[in-house]
Amino acid sequence: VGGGGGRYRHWTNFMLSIREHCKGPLNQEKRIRVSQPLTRGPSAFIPEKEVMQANGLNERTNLLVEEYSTSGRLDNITQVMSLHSQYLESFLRSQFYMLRMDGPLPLPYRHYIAIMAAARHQCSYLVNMHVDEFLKTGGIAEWLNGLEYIPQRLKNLNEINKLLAHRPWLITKEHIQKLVKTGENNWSLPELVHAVVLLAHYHALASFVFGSGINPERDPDTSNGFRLIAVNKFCVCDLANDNNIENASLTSSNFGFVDSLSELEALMERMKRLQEEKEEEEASQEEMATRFEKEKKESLLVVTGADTFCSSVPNAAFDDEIVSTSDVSRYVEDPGFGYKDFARRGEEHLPTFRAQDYTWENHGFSLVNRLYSDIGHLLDEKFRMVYNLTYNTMATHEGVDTTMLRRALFNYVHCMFGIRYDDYDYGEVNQLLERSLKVYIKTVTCYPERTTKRMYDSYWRQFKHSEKVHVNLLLMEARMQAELLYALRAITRHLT
Ligand SMILES: CC(C)C[C@H](N)C(=O)O
Repeated sequence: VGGGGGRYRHWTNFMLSIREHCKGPLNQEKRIRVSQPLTRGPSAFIPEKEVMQANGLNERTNLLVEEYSTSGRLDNITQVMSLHSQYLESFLRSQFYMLRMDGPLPLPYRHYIAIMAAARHQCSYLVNMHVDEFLKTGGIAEWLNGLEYIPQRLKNLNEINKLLAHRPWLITKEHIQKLVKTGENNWSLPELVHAVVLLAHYHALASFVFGSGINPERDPDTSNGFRLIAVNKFCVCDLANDNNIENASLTSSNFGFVDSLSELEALMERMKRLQEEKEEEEASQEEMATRFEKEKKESLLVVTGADTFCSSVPNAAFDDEIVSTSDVSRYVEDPGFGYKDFARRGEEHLPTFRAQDYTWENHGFSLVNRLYSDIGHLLDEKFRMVYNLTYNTMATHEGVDTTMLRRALFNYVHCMFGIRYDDYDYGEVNQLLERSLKVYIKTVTCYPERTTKRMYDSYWRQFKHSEKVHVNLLLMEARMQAELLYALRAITRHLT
Protein backbone atom coordinates (compact mmCIF):
# COMPACT_ATOMS: atom_id res chain seq x y z
CA VAL A 1 0.00 0.00 0.00
CA GLY A 2 1.41 3.32 -0.82
CA GLY A 3 0.13 5.74 -3.41
CA GLY A 4 -3.36 7.03 -3.95
CA GLY A 5 -4.43 3.72 -5.44
CA GLY A 6 -4.27 1.84 -2.19
CA ARG A 7 -6.24 4.33 -0.34
CA TYR A 8 -9.63 2.80 -0.85
CA ARG A 9 -8.60 -0.78 -1.14
CA HIS A 10 -10.12 -1.85 2.11
CA TRP A 11 -13.33 -0.39 1.00
CA THR A 12 -15.64 -2.29 3.26
CA ASN A 13 -13.68 -1.53 6.35
CA PHE A 14 -13.44 2.03 5.33
CA MET A 15 -17.18 2.34 4.93
CA LEU A 16 -17.76 0.55 8.20
CA SER A 17 -15.47 2.94 9.94
CA ILE A 18 -17.31 5.86 8.51
CA ARG A 19 -20.60 4.37 9.50
CA GLU A 20 -19.43 3.72 13.00
CA HIS A 21 -17.88 7.06 13.29
CA CYS A 22 -20.60 9.22 11.89
CA LYS A 23 -23.38 7.16 13.35
CA GLY A 24 -25.54 8.16 10.49
CA PRO A 25 -27.14 6.38 7.57
CA LEU A 26 -25.05 6.10 4.47
CA ASN A 27 -27.12 5.85 1.41
CA GLN A 28 -26.17 4.47 -1.93
CA GLU A 29 -25.75 7.84 -3.53
CA LYS A 30 -23.23 8.91 -0.96
CA ARG A 31 -21.37 5.68 -1.35
CA ILE A 32 -20.90 6.35 -5.03
CA ARG A 33 -19.79 9.85 -4.40
CA VAL A 34 -17.18 8.72 -1.97
CA SER A 35 -15.90 5.91 -4.10
CA GLN A 36 -15.13 8.39 -6.83
CA PRO A 37 -13.71 11.08 -4.65
CA LEU A 38 -12.01 14.13 -5.96
CA THR A 39 -8.78 12.47 -5.11
CA ARG A 40 -7.42 11.82 -8.53
CA GLY A 41 -5.11 14.40 -9.87
CA PRO A 42 -2.79 16.56 -7.84
CA SER A 43 -5.36 17.82 -5.35
CA ALA A 44 -8.24 16.28 -3.46
CA PHE A 45 -9.96 19.65 -3.36
CA ILE A 46 -9.59 20.79 -6.93
CA PRO A 47 -10.97 18.96 -9.95
CA GLU A 48 -8.13 17.49 -11.94
CA LYS A 49 -9.13 19.22 -15.13
CA GLU A 50 -8.84 22.66 -13.59
CA VAL A 51 -5.23 22.06 -12.72
CA MET A 52 -4.47 20.28 -15.98
CA GLN A 53 -5.88 23.03 -18.13
CA ALA A 54 -3.46 25.44 -16.56
CA ASN A 55 -0.61 22.99 -16.95
CA GLY A 56 -1.38 22.15 -20.51
CA LEU A 57 -0.93 25.72 -21.56
CA ASN A 58 2.07 26.07 -19.45
CA GLU A 59 5.33 25.27 -21.13
CA ARG A 60 6.93 27.66 -18.76
CA THR A 61 6.17 25.32 -15.88
CA ASN A 62 8.00 22.50 -17.62
CA LEU A 63 11.02 24.68 -18.14
CA LEU A 64 10.95 25.69 -14.51
CA VAL A 65 10.74 22.09 -13.41
CA GLU A 66 13.70 21.19 -15.59
CA GLU A 67 15.73 23.95 -14.15
CA TYR A 68 14.76 24.01 -10.49
CA SER A 69 13.07 20.83 -9.44
CA THR A 70 15.14 18.70 -7.12
CA SER A 71 13.30 15.50 -7.88
CA GLY A 72 13.27 16.20 -11.60
CA ARG A 73 9.57 15.63 -11.93
CA LEU A 74 6.43 17.66 -11.99
CA ASP A 75 5.14 16.80 -8.53
CA ASN A 76 1.67 17.58 -7.23
CA ILE A 77 2.70 20.68 -5.33
CA THR A 78 4.28 22.13 -8.43
CA GLN A 79 1.25 21.28 -10.53
CA VAL A 80 -1.13 23.05 -8.20
CA MET A 81 1.20 26.00 -7.79
CA SER A 82 1.52 26.32 -11.52
CA LEU A 83 -1.91 27.94 -11.38
CA HIS A 84 0.28 30.91 -10.43
CA SER A 85 3.32 30.44 -12.58
CA GLN A 86 4.87 33.78 -11.80
CA TYR A 87 4.93 32.88 -8.16
CA LEU A 88 5.99 29.33 -8.90
CA GLU A 89 9.22 30.60 -10.33
CA SER A 90 10.17 32.50 -7.15
CA PHE A 91 9.17 29.54 -5.05
CA LEU A 92 11.15 26.97 -6.97
CA ARG A 93 14.15 29.18 -7.23
CA SER A 94 14.43 29.77 -3.50
CA GLN A 95 13.69 26.15 -2.69
CA PHE A 96 16.30 24.97 -5.14
CA TYR A 97 18.78 27.34 -3.61
CA MET A 98 18.25 26.13 -0.07
CA LEU A 99 18.31 22.46 -1.07
CA ARG A 100 20.86 22.22 -3.83
CA MET A 101 23.16 25.20 -4.12
CA ASP A 102 26.29 26.04 -2.18
CA GLY A 103 25.38 26.67 1.42
CA PRO A 104 26.46 26.02 4.97
CA LEU A 105 24.81 22.62 5.42
CA PRO A 106 25.59 19.28 3.73
CA LEU A 107 22.87 18.09 1.34
CA PRO A 108 21.55 15.14 3.36
CA TYR A 109 21.26 17.37 6.43
CA ARG A 110 19.05 19.73 4.49
CA HIS A 111 16.64 16.95 3.62
CA TYR A 112 16.63 15.57 7.12
CA ILE A 113 15.75 18.99 8.45
CA ALA A 114 12.93 19.18 5.92
CA ILE A 115 11.68 15.83 7.24
CA MET A 116 11.80 17.03 10.83
CA ALA A 117 9.89 20.18 9.92
CA ALA A 118 7.20 18.41 7.89
CA ALA A 119 6.77 15.78 10.57
CA ARG A 120 5.71 18.42 13.09
CA HIS A 121 2.51 18.62 11.06
CA GLN A 122 2.39 14.94 10.21
CA CYS A 123 2.80 15.84 6.58
CA SER A 124 3.62 12.44 5.13
CA TYR A 125 3.65 13.88 1.64
CA LEU A 126 6.68 16.05 2.36
CA VAL A 127 8.28 13.50 4.64
CA ASN A 128 8.18 10.86 1.91
CA MET A 129 9.52 13.23 -0.65
CA HIS A 130 12.52 14.15 1.48
CA VAL A 131 13.17 10.63 2.64
CA ASP A 132 13.82 9.84 -1.01
CA GLU A 133 15.98 12.91 -1.48
CA PHE A 134 17.86 12.23 1.73
CA LEU A 135 18.87 8.81 0.46
CA LYS A 136 19.64 10.06 -3.02
CA THR A 137 21.99 12.69 -1.68
CA GLY A 138 23.93 10.14 0.33
CA GLY A 139 22.17 10.33 3.68
CA ILE A 140 22.74 7.55 6.19
CA ALA A 141 19.77 5.21 5.96
CA GLU A 142 19.84 4.44 9.66
CA TRP A 143 18.76 7.96 10.49
CA LEU A 144 15.43 7.19 8.90
CA ASN A 145 14.60 4.97 11.84
CA GLY A 146 13.86 8.09 13.80
CA LEU A 147 15.26 10.80 15.99
CA GLU A 148 17.10 8.40 18.31
CA TYR A 149 19.32 7.45 15.42
CA ILE A 150 20.57 10.87 14.44
CA PRO A 151 23.63 12.70 15.72
CA GLN A 152 23.20 14.83 18.81
CA ARG A 153 23.90 17.96 16.83
CA LEU A 154 20.88 17.42 14.64
CA LYS A 155 18.82 16.36 17.63
CA ASN A 156 19.55 19.72 19.20
CA LEU A 157 17.34 21.29 16.54
CA ASN A 158 14.23 19.63 17.95
CA GLU A 159 13.47 22.42 20.34
CA ILE A 160 13.69 25.25 17.86
CA ASN A 161 11.81 23.19 15.29
CA LYS A 162 8.95 22.75 17.72
CA LEU A 163 8.81 26.36 18.84
CA LEU A 164 9.10 27.73 15.33
CA ALA A 165 6.32 25.50 14.10
CA HIS A 166 3.81 26.22 16.83
CA ARG A 167 4.73 29.13 19.07
CA PRO A 168 7.54 31.10 17.50
CA TRP A 169 7.03 34.00 19.90
CA LEU A 170 8.65 31.87 22.62
CA ILE A 171 12.03 31.78 20.86
CA THR A 172 14.62 33.75 22.80
CA LYS A 173 18.28 34.49 22.41
CA GLU A 174 18.93 31.79 25.01
CA HIS A 175 17.71 29.17 22.56
CA ILE A 176 20.14 30.51 20.02
CA GLN A 177 22.97 30.63 22.53
CA LYS A 178 22.39 27.04 23.50
CA LEU A 179 22.65 25.92 19.90
CA VAL A 180 25.76 27.83 18.99
CA LYS A 181 27.61 27.11 22.23
CA THR A 182 27.39 23.43 22.96
CA GLY A 183 30.99 22.47 22.46
CA GLU A 184 31.54 19.80 19.89
CA ASN A 185 27.93 19.75 18.75
CA ASN A 186 27.66 23.44 18.17
CA TRP A 187 26.06 25.08 15.17
CA SER A 188 27.78 27.93 13.42
CA LEU A 189 25.50 30.88 12.82
CA PRO A 190 25.42 30.37 9.05
CA GLU A 191 24.49 26.73 9.57
CA LEU A 192 21.83 27.69 12.05
CA VAL A 193 20.36 30.27 9.70
CA HIS A 194 20.30 27.73 6.90
CA ALA A 195 18.50 25.31 9.20
CA VAL A 196 16.00 27.93 10.36
CA VAL A 197 15.20 28.89 6.79
CA LEU A 198 14.60 25.25 5.91
CA LEU A 199 12.43 24.67 8.97
CA ALA A 200 10.28 27.71 8.31
CA HIS A 201 10.01 26.84 4.62
CA TYR A 202 8.79 23.32 5.33
CA HIS A 203 6.39 24.24 8.10
CA ALA A 204 4.84 26.73 5.73
CA LEU A 205 4.85 24.31 2.84
CA ALA A 206 3.00 21.79 5.00
CA SER A 207 0.33 24.46 5.34
CA PHE A 208 0.13 24.68 1.58
CA VAL A 209 -0.01 20.91 1.17
CA PHE A 210 -2.90 20.44 3.57
CA GLY A 211 -4.60 23.68 2.67
CA SER A 212 -4.70 22.72 -1.01
CA GLY A 213 -5.50 19.06 -0.40
CA ILE A 214 -2.35 17.89 -2.18
CA ASN A 215 -2.62 14.19 -3.01
CA PRO A 216 0.08 11.57 -2.58
CA GLU A 217 2.20 11.18 -5.70
CA ARG A 218 0.72 8.78 -8.17
CA ASP A 219 3.75 6.59 -8.73
CA PRO A 220 5.67 6.75 -5.56
CA ASP A 221 8.98 5.08 -5.78
CA THR A 222 8.55 2.39 -3.19
CA SER A 223 11.92 0.82 -3.74
CA ASN A 224 13.43 2.06 -0.54
CA GLY A 225 12.20 0.35 2.57
CA PHE A 226 11.48 3.58 4.33
CA ARG A 227 8.50 4.94 2.52
CA LEU A 228 5.74 5.81 4.88
CA ILE A 229 2.15 5.35 4.02
CA ALA A 230 0.90 8.44 2.31
CA VAL A 231 -2.53 9.08 3.65
CA ASN A 232 -3.58 12.62 4.09
CA LYS A 233 -5.49 13.03 7.27
CA PHE A 234 -8.83 13.98 5.96
CA CYS A 235 -11.67 13.46 8.27
CA VAL A 236 -13.69 10.51 7.07
CA CYS A 237 -16.88 12.36 7.85
CA ASP A 238 -15.73 14.98 5.52
CA LEU A 239 -14.82 12.62 2.74
CA ALA A 240 -18.20 11.04 3.06
CA ASN A 241 -19.72 14.44 2.87
CA ASP A 242 -22.14 13.36 5.48
CA ASN A 243 -24.01 16.32 6.77
CA ASN A 244 -25.18 14.87 10.02
CA ILE A 245 -22.25 16.52 11.70
CA GLU A 246 -23.23 20.09 11.58
CA ASN A 247 -20.79 22.78 12.21
CA ALA A 248 -22.28 26.05 13.17
CA SER A 249 -19.17 28.07 12.61
CA LEU A 250 -19.02 26.97 9.00
CA THR A 251 -22.61 27.21 8.04
CA SER A 252 -23.32 30.66 9.27
CA SER A 253 -21.30 33.62 8.20
CA ASN A 254 -21.15 37.20 9.32
CA PHE A 255 -23.80 37.95 6.80
CA GLY A 256 -26.32 35.43 7.98
CA PHE A 257 -27.82 32.87 5.65
CA VAL A 258 -27.38 34.42 2.30
CA ASP A 259 -26.56 32.71 -0.92
CA SER A 260 -23.01 32.75 -2.10
CA LEU A 261 -23.64 35.25 -4.83
CA SER A 262 -24.86 37.93 -2.50
CA GLU A 263 -22.00 36.99 -0.20
CA LEU A 264 -19.64 38.01 -2.95
CA GLU A 265 -21.53 41.20 -3.68
CA ALA A 266 -21.58 42.04 0.01
CA LEU A 267 -17.85 41.53 0.27
CA MET A 268 -17.21 43.80 -2.68
CA GLU A 269 -19.53 46.37 -1.20
CA ARG A 270 -17.60 46.28 2.06
CA MET A 271 -14.31 46.75 0.24
CA LYS A 272 -15.70 49.76 -1.51
CA ARG A 273 -17.07 51.27 1.66
CA LEU A 274 -13.84 50.73 3.56
CA GLN A 275 -11.95 52.42 0.78
CA GLU A 276 -14.23 55.43 0.96
CA GLU A 277 -14.06 55.61 4.74
CA LYS A 278 -10.30 55.47 4.58
CA GLU A 279 -10.22 58.54 2.43
CA GLU A 280 -12.51 60.37 4.81
CA GLU A 281 -10.97 59.90 8.23
CA GLU A 282 -8.26 57.98 9.97
CA ALA A 283 -8.67 56.21 13.28
CA SER A 284 -6.52 57.40 16.18
CA GLN A 285 -3.39 55.51 17.26
CA GLU A 286 -5.11 54.19 20.37
CA GLU A 287 -8.12 53.10 18.39
CA MET A 288 -5.85 51.27 15.94
CA ALA A 289 -4.03 49.51 18.78
CA THR A 290 -7.31 48.49 20.36
CA ARG A 291 -8.55 47.06 17.08
CA PHE A 292 -5.42 44.94 16.78
CA GLU A 293 -5.73 43.61 20.31
CA LYS A 294 -9.36 42.80 19.73
CA GLU A 295 -8.62 40.94 16.52
CA LYS A 296 -5.72 39.09 18.12
CA LYS A 297 -7.84 38.02 21.06
CA GLU A 298 -10.66 36.91 18.83
CA SER A 299 -8.33 34.96 16.57
CA LEU A 300 -7.32 32.91 19.58
CA LEU A 301 -10.93 31.96 20.07
CA VAL A 302 -11.58 30.89 16.50
CA VAL A 303 -12.48 27.26 16.76
CA THR A 304 -10.70 24.97 14.37
CA GLY A 305 -10.97 21.37 13.34
CA ALA A 306 -10.14 19.86 16.68
CA ASP A 307 -13.40 20.80 18.22
CA THR A 308 -15.74 20.48 15.35
CA PHE A 309 -14.26 17.91 13.02
CA CYS A 310 -13.36 14.94 15.16
CA SER A 311 -9.79 15.32 14.04
CA SER A 312 -8.44 12.48 16.07
CA VAL A 313 -10.49 9.92 14.27
CA PRO A 314 -9.22 9.72 10.69
CA ASN A 315 -6.31 7.56 11.74
CA ALA A 316 -8.64 5.04 13.19
CA ALA A 317 -10.49 4.74 9.95
CA PHE A 318 -7.30 3.79 8.16
CA ASP A 319 -6.05 1.49 10.87
CA ASP A 320 -6.06 -1.46 8.56
CA GLU A 321 -3.71 0.21 6.20
CA ILE A 322 -1.51 1.66 8.82
CA VAL A 323 -0.72 -1.58 10.57
CA SER A 324 2.82 -2.66 9.82
CA THR A 325 3.75 0.62 8.23
CA SER A 326 5.74 3.17 10.01
CA ASP A 327 4.53 6.69 10.57
CA VAL A 328 6.02 10.10 10.78
CA SER A 329 5.94 10.27 14.57
CA ARG A 330 9.44 8.80 14.68
CA TYR A 331 10.67 12.19 13.52
CA VAL A 332 8.78 14.10 16.18
CA GLU A 333 9.71 14.90 19.74
CA ASP A 334 6.99 16.10 22.11
CA PRO A 335 4.13 15.58 19.65
CA GLY A 336 1.58 17.08 22.01
CA PHE A 337 3.09 20.53 21.65
CA GLY A 338 1.02 22.68 19.31
CA TYR A 339 -0.19 26.19 18.68
CA LYS A 340 -1.34 27.29 22.08
CA ASP A 341 -4.92 26.40 22.64
CA PHE A 342 -5.74 29.77 24.09
CA ALA A 343 -9.44 29.27 23.87
CA ARG A 344 -9.40 26.58 26.50
CA ARG A 345 -6.79 27.77 28.93
CA GLY A 346 -6.27 31.40 28.27
CA GLU A 347 -3.68 31.82 30.98
CA GLU A 348 -0.81 32.33 28.58
CA HIS A 349 -0.70 35.65 26.91
CA LEU A 350 0.26 36.01 23.27
CA PRO A 351 2.65 38.96 23.33
CA THR A 352 2.53 41.60 20.64
CA PHE A 353 5.49 41.89 18.28
CA ARG A 354 5.65 45.41 16.94
CA ALA A 355 6.55 44.92 13.33
CA GLN A 356 8.19 48.30 12.97
CA ASP A 357 10.74 47.33 15.64
CA TYR A 358 11.93 44.40 13.62
CA THR A 359 10.83 44.32 10.01
CA TRP A 360 11.70 41.87 7.33
CA GLU A 361 12.86 44.64 5.02
CA ASN A 362 15.11 46.49 7.45
CA HIS A 363 16.33 43.81 9.81
CA GLY A 364 15.48 40.24 8.89
CA PHE A 365 16.55 40.50 5.31
CA SER A 366 20.04 41.86 5.92
CA LEU A 367 20.80 39.47 8.77
CA VAL A 368 19.75 36.41 6.86
CA ASN A 369 21.57 37.55 3.77
CA ARG A 370 24.75 38.25 5.68
CA LEU A 371 24.88 34.83 7.30
CA TYR A 372 23.68 32.78 4.35
CA SER A 373 24.45 34.81 1.31
CA ASP A 374 21.80 35.45 -1.32
CA ILE A 375 18.99 33.59 0.42
CA GLY A 376 17.77 36.96 1.66
CA HIS A 377 17.35 38.19 -1.90
CA LEU A 378 15.53 35.06 -2.96
CA LEU A 379 13.16 35.14 -0.02
CA ASP A 380 12.63 38.82 -0.40
CA GLU A 381 11.74 38.38 -4.02
CA LYS A 382 9.28 35.64 -3.13
CA PHE A 383 7.63 37.67 -0.36
CA ARG A 384 7.24 40.64 -2.65
CA MET A 385 5.92 38.45 -5.40
CA VAL A 386 3.19 36.92 -3.31
CA TYR A 387 2.30 40.17 -1.61
CA ASN A 388 1.78 41.93 -4.92
CA LEU A 389 0.37 39.07 -6.95
CA THR A 390 -3.02 40.00 -8.39
CA TYR A 391 -5.14 39.40 -11.44
CA ASN A 392 -7.54 42.14 -10.44
CA THR A 393 -10.35 39.65 -10.26
CA MET A 394 -12.88 38.60 -7.67
CA ALA A 395 -14.61 35.45 -8.82
CA THR A 396 -16.34 36.52 -12.02
CA HIS A 397 -15.66 40.24 -11.61
CA GLU A 398 -12.78 41.81 -13.43
CA GLY A 399 -10.83 45.01 -12.95
CA VAL A 400 -11.15 44.99 -9.17
CA ASP A 401 -8.48 46.35 -6.88
CA THR A 402 -8.08 43.52 -4.37
CA THR A 403 -5.22 45.04 -2.39
CA MET A 404 -7.31 45.41 0.74
CA LEU A 405 -8.48 41.87 0.73
CA ARG A 406 -5.02 40.44 0.14
CA ARG A 407 -3.56 42.63 2.90
CA ALA A 408 -6.24 41.46 5.27
CA LEU A 409 -5.35 37.82 4.60
CA PHE A 410 -1.63 38.37 5.05
CA ASN A 411 -1.97 40.57 8.12
CA TYR A 412 -4.46 38.25 9.77
CA VAL A 413 -1.90 35.47 9.72
CA HIS A 414 0.65 37.76 11.34
CA CYS A 415 -1.98 38.82 13.84
CA MET A 416 -2.44 35.20 14.93
CA PHE A 417 1.29 35.13 15.61
CA GLY A 418 1.05 38.38 17.55
CA ILE A 419 2.71 40.55 14.89
CA ARG A 420 1.24 44.03 14.58
CA TYR A 421 1.74 46.72 11.95
CA ASP A 422 0.91 49.99 13.62
CA ASP A 423 -0.17 51.66 10.40
CA TYR A 424 -2.65 48.93 9.55
CA ASP A 425 -6.27 49.14 10.59
CA TYR A 426 -7.32 45.70 11.84
CA GLY A 427 -10.90 46.78 11.54
CA GLU A 428 -10.44 45.80 7.89
CA VAL A 429 -9.68 42.22 8.85
CA ASN A 430 -12.83 42.21 10.86
CA GLN A 431 -14.91 43.58 8.01
CA LEU A 432 -13.46 41.55 5.18
CA LEU A 433 -12.81 38.09 6.54
CA GLU A 434 -15.95 36.20 7.32
CA ARG A 435 -16.09 33.56 10.01
CA SER A 436 -15.69 30.47 7.84
CA LEU A 437 -12.67 32.04 6.17
CA LYS A 438 -11.11 32.74 9.55
CA VAL A 439 -11.65 29.14 10.55
CA TYR A 440 -9.93 28.05 7.36
CA ILE A 441 -7.03 30.48 7.80
CA LYS A 442 -6.42 29.50 11.37
CA THR A 443 -6.55 25.81 10.58
CA VAL A 444 -4.26 26.01 7.56
CA THR A 445 -1.79 28.25 9.35
CA CYS A 446 -1.73 26.81 12.84
CA TYR A 447 -3.02 23.24 12.55
CA PRO A 448 -2.72 22.44 8.83
CA GLU A 449 -3.11 18.69 9.40
CA ARG A 450 -6.72 19.34 10.46
CA THR A 451 -7.77 20.96 7.21
CA THR A 452 -10.73 19.31 5.53
CA LYS A 453 -12.33 19.65 2.16
CA ARG A 454 -15.39 20.96 3.84
CA MET A 455 -13.47 23.84 5.33
CA TYR A 456 -11.93 24.56 1.97
CA ASP A 457 -15.31 24.50 0.28
CA SER A 458 -17.18 26.47 2.86
CA TYR A 459 -15.70 29.91 2.34
CA TRP A 460 -15.92 32.12 -0.76
CA ARG A 461 -18.16 29.76 -2.63
CA GLN A 462 -18.20 31.90 -5.74
CA PHE A 463 -14.46 32.10 -6.10
CA LYS A 464 -12.33 30.05 -8.45
CA HIS A 465 -10.04 27.31 -7.26
CA SER A 466 -7.06 29.25 -8.49
CA GLU A 467 -8.12 32.06 -6.18
CA LYS A 468 -8.24 29.71 -3.23
CA VAL A 469 -4.78 28.48 -4.14
CA HIS A 470 -3.80 32.14 -4.25
CA VAL A 471 -5.12 32.46 -0.70
CA ASN A 472 -2.97 29.50 0.30
CA LEU A 473 0.11 31.12 -1.18
CA LEU A 474 -0.54 34.21 0.91
CA LEU A 475 -1.08 32.16 4.05
CA MET A 476 2.02 30.09 3.46
CA GLU A 477 4.32 33.03 2.88
CA ALA A 478 2.88 35.05 5.73
CA ARG A 479 3.48 32.12 8.02
CA MET A 480 7.01 31.61 6.78
CA GLN A 481 7.81 35.27 7.25
CA ALA A 482 6.36 35.30 10.76
CA GLU A 483 8.51 32.36 11.80
CA LEU A 484 11.59 33.96 10.30
CA LEU A 485 10.94 37.26 12.01
CA TYR A 486 10.87 35.66 15.44
CA ALA A 487 13.90 33.46 14.83
CA LEU A 488 15.96 36.23 13.27
CA ARG A 489 15.05 38.67 16.00
CA ALA A 490 16.35 36.17 18.55
CA ILE A 491 19.57 35.77 16.55
CA THR A 492 20.00 39.54 16.40
CA ARG A 493 19.52 39.75 20.16
CA HIS A 494 22.06 37.02 20.63
CA LEU A 495 24.54 38.99 18.55
CA THR A 496 24.08 42.30 20.33
C1 LIG B 1 -7.09 35.96 -3.35
C2 LIG B 1 -7.92 36.62 -4.41
C3 LIG B 1 -8.98 37.45 -3.80
C4 LIG B 1 -7.06 37.39 -5.36
C5 LIG B 1 -7.78 38.01 -6.53
N1 LIG B 1 -8.35 37.05 -7.41
C6 LIG B 1 -6.80 38.88 -7.28
O1 LIG B 1 -6.52 38.67 -8.42
O2 LIG B 1 -6.26 39.80 -6.75
